[in-house]
Amino acid sequence: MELSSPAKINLWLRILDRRSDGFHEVETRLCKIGISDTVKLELMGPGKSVELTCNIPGIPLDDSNLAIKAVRAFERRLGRTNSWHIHLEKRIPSGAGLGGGSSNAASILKAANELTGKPLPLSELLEIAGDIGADVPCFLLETGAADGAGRGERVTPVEFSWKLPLVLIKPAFPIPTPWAYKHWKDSQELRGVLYAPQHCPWGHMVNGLERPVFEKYRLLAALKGWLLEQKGVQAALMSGSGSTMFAVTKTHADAAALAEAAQLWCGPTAWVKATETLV
Ligand SMILES: C[C@@](CO)(OP(=O)(O)O)[C@H](O)COP(=O)(O)OP(=O)(O)OC[C@H]1O[C@@H](n2ccc(N)nc2=O)[C@H](O)[C@@H]1O
Ligand SMILES: Nc1ncnc2c1ncn2[C@@H]1O[C@H](COP(=O)(O)OP(=O)(O)O)[C@@H](O)[C@H]1O
Repeated sequence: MELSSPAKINLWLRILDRRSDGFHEVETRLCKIGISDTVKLELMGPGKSVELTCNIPGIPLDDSNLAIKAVRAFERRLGRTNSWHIHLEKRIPSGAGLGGGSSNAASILKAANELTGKPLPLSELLEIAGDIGADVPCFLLETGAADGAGRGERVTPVEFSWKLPLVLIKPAFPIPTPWAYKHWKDSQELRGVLYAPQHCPWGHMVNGLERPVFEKYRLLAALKGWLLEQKGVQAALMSGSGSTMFAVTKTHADAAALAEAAQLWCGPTAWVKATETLV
């Protein structure tokens, strides 16, 4: 069974507090976007082996891969095992704040449930997903957008009818999510950088993780300033814990032109794409 596994951006990510369990209480809107991996899951018969292949190097192929974690968690809940083969065709960059691994995990939960005759209802899949990672449950929902509360794992589907033209820019370096949250509380705002909410017709765009991330990765703060000055840009923000910055443009033509200019600004090692939010 083959599934498309889309990336997400966070249109907003408000961090409310640090909790005693080390996680942070958040309010976020996640929007699926038109960049995706392809996830293939095959049921190989009885047994308990999980074999994983991937089209690119650098993605872990052991039990730390979120796709394998998803199969194992699904089988633990079911109380029986099988042998599986997973193939990941990756196009979403890693350590990008685009939720690639989380989306793969959700695709595997859906596919494993289908291939075994749908033993688990959505409510149980959502529980398993939340235990794998805060970003996983939103990818189980059919809607293009979802609001996340708690760690981000308590999701509500959102009918979001804005097909927003976007440009995504990920410099060559990744940012580990735990690092960004760990430095949130003690971080400082840089002078001359816009952190305040950008008021748009679809909501107030803001990201509390820009503060710690921009302090260390000044290039991203400069990139945000540059994006906000470009023609047709309505708003610019970091997605999740970075390192992807995105701009919402007025038209798709603006997005195509901005993507070209951004590639020149960032250099050839940056990953740059024009796309849109999925509805
Ligand atoms: C920042 C966000 C925004 O959507 O996305 P990414 O940038 O990772 O894509 C999410 O909050 C990330 O979700 P996810 O990547 O699933 O994180 P998890 O695996 O649950 O947690 C990884 C680590 O991040 C920290 N963490 C995560 C979520 C949260 N609400 N508070 C935290 O402090 C914890 O240190 C945790 O151990
Ligand atoms: N299926 C997967 N795809 C990509 N990365 C994965 C996967 N499983 C585990 N990882 C690990 O998780 C880290 C974060 O990856 P990813 O979920 O793509 O980024 P982010 O959390 O920034 O959105 C990567 O550095 C990688 O080592």
